[in-house]
Amino acid sequence: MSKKIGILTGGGDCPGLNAVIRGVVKSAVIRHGWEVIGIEDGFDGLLDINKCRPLTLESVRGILPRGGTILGSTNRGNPFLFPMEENGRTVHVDFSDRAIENIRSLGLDALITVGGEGSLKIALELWKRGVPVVGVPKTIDNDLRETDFTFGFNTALETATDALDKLHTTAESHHRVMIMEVMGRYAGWIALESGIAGGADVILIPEIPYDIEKICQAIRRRCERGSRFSIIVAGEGAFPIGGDRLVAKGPDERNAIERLGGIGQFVAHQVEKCLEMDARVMVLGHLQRGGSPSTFDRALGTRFGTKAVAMVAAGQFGQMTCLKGRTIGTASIESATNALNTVDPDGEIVKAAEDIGITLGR
Ligand SMILES: Nc1ncnc2c1ncn2[C@@H]1O[C@H](COP(=O)(O)OP(=O)(O)OP(=O)(O)O)[C@@H](O)[C@H]1O
Ligand SMILES: O=P(O)(O)OC[C@H]1O[C@](O)(CO)[C@@H](O)[C@@H]1O
Ligand SMILES: [Mg+2]
Repeated sequence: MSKKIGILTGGGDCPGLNAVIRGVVKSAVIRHGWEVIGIEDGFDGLLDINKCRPLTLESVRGILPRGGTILGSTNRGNPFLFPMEENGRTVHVDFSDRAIENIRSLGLDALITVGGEGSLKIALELWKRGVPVVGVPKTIDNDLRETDFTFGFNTALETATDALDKLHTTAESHHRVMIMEVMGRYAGWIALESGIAGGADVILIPEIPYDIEKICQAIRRRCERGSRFSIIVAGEGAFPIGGDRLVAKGPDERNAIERLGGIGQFVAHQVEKCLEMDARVMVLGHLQRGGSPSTFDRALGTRFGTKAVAMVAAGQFGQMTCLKGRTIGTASIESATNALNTVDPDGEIVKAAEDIGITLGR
């Protein structure tokens, strides 16, 4: 039976989103002869029927190597808590009925939601209200459960590792401590894995509060051995023992969640205070969300896209695609999003880092 499926991309963008969209459209059209409707700007597009357009084979031609998402995204839109201006202030209104009405009036048989834990939680709420939802786990943070990897993470790692290689030469020339601040609000995956791959000397992650003394000792030991420079990678959510995450901008009416930032500068200041060395900071920022997806993310995104379509065909709703080992499978959205996938401070990857002398500040 012919079907019409909707697809939206929600949350922060990442490389590989277009690979998923292309995978969905190509398999829906080629394998099943179905129609696909692209919904613009995440869940916001569900509130405005003019933001929904057919996606054809022509629409997805050439998008595989492109970063970002041809559908647009937002990490603010939530139809259950939609921000509206009322008498000069922002109020949050539940527009989920309108979203569900639009899904029905578009004649959608399923809604594929590509997003991180925030977007997938919204998808889950819609599913509980009767919308046939299939999820695809996306995020550079790799903080979703029930999948070994989210797509986007691998490309972010490549970018961060490349940046570390470049920082090494200037750190060495100037005998400096170079600190690179990377993303990952509550999970230190990017810091940990790029730090290992890029030869960092110190890695700071939100899961392990750090002791500045331990960091300074490690840098001193390196100097004594003749390495008069050090490289520190700090996840944006890292914080000292007894301290708190550094907030660049607190929550406001437009952003429910605070913007993190500043840990790099904070550590630089602490290091300069306890060592006779110059420290410099590089905030990698949104560079790690951009660029062409890696081979891994192109393949994973494509496989997730085709699996999502297969799940629609099989009626597996309230579920998302996942990668376990080398195999693509399905997992419950509820269990993937009810807690974050964070780094195990006693796990194998942290141990590998410490075994080769990397300091995690403990
Ligand atoms: N626990 C939650 N329950 C319901 N909605 C949430 C929750 N957390 C976030 N949201 C909403 O989901 C939307 C997207 O969330 P968020 O910005 O975290 O993106 P995401 O999909 O998780 O992707 P990423 O974190 O990788 O950017 C935002 O509108 C946010 O308000
Ligand atoms: O693009 P924004 O709104 O600054 O969001 C940044 C956040 O989004 C992410 O890139 C993805 O969740 C986080 O790592 C980061 O904290
Ligand atoms: Mg999120």
